[in-house]
Amino acid sequence: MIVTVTPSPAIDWTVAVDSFDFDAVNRATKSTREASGKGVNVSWALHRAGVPTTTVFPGGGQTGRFMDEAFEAAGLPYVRVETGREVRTNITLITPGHSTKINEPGVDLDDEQFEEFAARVLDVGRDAKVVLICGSLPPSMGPERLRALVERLREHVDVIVDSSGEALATALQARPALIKPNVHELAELVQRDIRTFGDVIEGAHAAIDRGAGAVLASLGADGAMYVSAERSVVATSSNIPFVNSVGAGDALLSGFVAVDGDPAERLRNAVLWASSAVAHDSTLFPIRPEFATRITVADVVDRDLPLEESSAPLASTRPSMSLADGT
Ligand SMILES: O=P(O)(O)OC[C@@]1(O)O[C@H](CO)[C@@H](O)[C@@H]1O
Repeated sequence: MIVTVTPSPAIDWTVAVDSFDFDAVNRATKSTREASGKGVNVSWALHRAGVPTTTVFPGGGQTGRFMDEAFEAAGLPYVRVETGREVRTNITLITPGHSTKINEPGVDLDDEQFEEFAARVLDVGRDAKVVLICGSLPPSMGPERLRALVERLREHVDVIVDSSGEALATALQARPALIKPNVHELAELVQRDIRTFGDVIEGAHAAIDRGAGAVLASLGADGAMYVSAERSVVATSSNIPFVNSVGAGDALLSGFVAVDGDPAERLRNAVLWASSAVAHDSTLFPIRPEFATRITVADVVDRDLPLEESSAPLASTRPSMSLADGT
């Protein structure tokens, strides 16, 4: 059982338009509302792939009930800690070639609610295979509370943290088994520029020195890397149609934890799931097995190769990219 924890869940309201003009009426071609948040997205992906999972989150009001109904209809096990406050709504605007987000701040928990939330996480998480704590923190939770939660969980189970800024930096002190930063989050964490594959490896090693067991770095158009003390593997995909990048990092993490074994194979599955997410307009993406042949996995052989500037995720492999034969 894989347990996901989302301290700041969200209703993702995704609106697609064929074109967008400021100061004009833009007509939506599609509009959906989904029970989301980073950990929730991971559980959705695992559940759809038949991997046992439970998702834990705080929330209340009509939006809390909306989330209950979504999980109940899908048969996805969940624990919602009642807060009496509505779950935030995050907006995604999809225009051709772009996805633009506006995220509301996380909805706060009072001390008693936080204690209950932490107790439920420990209760459900202690017998899990792994616990993932994902996304931003509500203001009252604070990095110290995240660190303490990771520390208590770690007595029983491996913990993965997908967060950023001070929350991620502080959580490292509790020695999570894995972190999943993007390039900017990794650069901020280790306080250095990350421009090449070699920089990612060095940044990841700096994070490992500070407490991370390993690093799964999402690299946008350059794919993803897994870096541990012993190994650095990169995976890229090519010819993936770009529709929506929102949730691609969550898909990457889900694909990584969904399988066991060699990190290269786990990374391959991670990029397959992330590519499938990028090719779909919502965070509830179907896995596209036909993309498997478009993925290359290799130990890093060219550390000096610069990362792409493009923010389009997982959509291209440069011919210049120097990879050893896929493993
Ligand atoms: O505000 P956070 O917690 O950092 O991110 C929340 C969020 O943007 O992340 C998911 C995509 O990764 C979305 O479902 C959700 O709206």
